[in-house]
Amino acid sequence: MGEAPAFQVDHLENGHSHGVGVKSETNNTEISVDIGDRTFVIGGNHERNTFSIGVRIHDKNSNNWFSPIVLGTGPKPSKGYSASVLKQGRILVIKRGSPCNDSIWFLEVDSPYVREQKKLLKKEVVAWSKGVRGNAEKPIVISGPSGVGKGTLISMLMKEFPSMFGFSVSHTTRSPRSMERDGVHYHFADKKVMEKEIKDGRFLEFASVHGNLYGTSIEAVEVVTDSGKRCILDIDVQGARSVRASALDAAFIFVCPPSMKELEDRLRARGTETEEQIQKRLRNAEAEIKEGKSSGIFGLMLYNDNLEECYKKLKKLLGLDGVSLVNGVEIEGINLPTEHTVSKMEDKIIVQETGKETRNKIVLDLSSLNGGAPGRTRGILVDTIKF
Ligand SMILES: Nc1nc2c(ncn2[C@@H]2O[C@H](COP(=O)(O)OP(=O)(O)O)[C@@H](O)[C@H]2O)c(=O)[nH]1
Ligand SMILES: Nc1ncnc2c1ncn2[C@@H]1O[C@H](COP(=O)(O)OP(=O)(O)O)[C@@H](O)[C@H]1O
Repeated sequence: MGEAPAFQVDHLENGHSHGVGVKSETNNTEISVDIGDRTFVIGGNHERNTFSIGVRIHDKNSNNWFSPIVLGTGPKPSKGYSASVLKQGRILVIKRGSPCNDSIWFLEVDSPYVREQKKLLKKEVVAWSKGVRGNAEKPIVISGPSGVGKGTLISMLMKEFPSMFGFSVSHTTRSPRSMERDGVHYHFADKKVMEKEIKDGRFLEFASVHGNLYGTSIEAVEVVTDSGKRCILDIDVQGARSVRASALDAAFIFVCPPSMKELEDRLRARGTETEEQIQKRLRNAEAEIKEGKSSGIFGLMLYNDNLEECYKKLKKLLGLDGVSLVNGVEIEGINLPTEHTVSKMEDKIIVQETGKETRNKIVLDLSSLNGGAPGRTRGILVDTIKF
């Protein structure tokens, strides 16, 4: 691996950097980042906001210092920082010694959002966003043939992370199964009423599946998002296609069975359908699997052979691996070490612990970042390399 050390920053514990006179007191560490003819000094206290660290800019041409307008909620002061300049006018700022869910921040200095705000405010502007592992806030669309285990996987996720996920309760014209409750598993609807509501524009998507009408009402998704939870939609491939074309930015997961024989066995063992319904579901399954694999709708694929293994992979896809619950509080499994060096290799940031025997490396994969200031920057994938 051709690792290019890319330290573009200087720790200012000694109070100077490139001749720029910046004082830094103990426990009030600052870090400077050079971009073009400007130096951004990040850290210390914010002039007007004691809860967020400060940002100052030094213009090398005029030798002037100025304080920009800082938008968004920034990180609270920490023991120290590491930083690296990224593409799209962003600086990655790592808080040293903080848990992973609070350690990764982005300071946007020349992103489209910041440029727009500069024009509006006619002032120098920078903006913070907090880095979020995985695609934490996006709704999740799960599709796959009948009997593959979608419902089972979703139940496992909701049971383990009850405060994190909420299920989008669809409408359907099919009859309830003995264990199903109206308003919990589905809103069991009359066909004429549902068709009228679809006409009235109350549905995000709908489709005819196995001879019945199914649909996701806009309200079903809003109920979940309003409660601050991440929404899970269990819908068929046609529905996924409609969601993909809609304004809803979602993660799309397709679940495949290990074989058609196993799918048939699971459907029979579930014992919720008549023989005729099973046959219809199996006929539809072949086309669904083909479309799921080839349509380009689904960026994420899961094979549900061994249930526990598949569930683990699902959690990994959602950036939940290593998250364990202690008294209901989510604890991230990977903490960035207090003492570390940072290097950059294309879209990957490598954080290596220093001063210890252990040579663990943590890799932050930033290749699929999305979102940004003044909210959250999502899509960070975190992995560890032991050697
Ligand atoms: N398009 C769409 N499909 C849905 C919706 N709700 C459920 N489905 C899909 O309808 C199909 C049949 O669901 P269901 O009758 O619960 O049977 P099961 O998949 O065998 O458990 C599955 O593929 C579901 O993903 C919805 O709101 N919209
Ligand atoms: N990996 C697996 N191995 C064996 N049985 C499974 C597995 N995943 C799910 N099942 C079982 O298969 C049946 C169908 O699963 P279900 O979650 O209802 O599928 P879906 O919601 O995709 O229609 C259920 O009885 C479930 O317990």
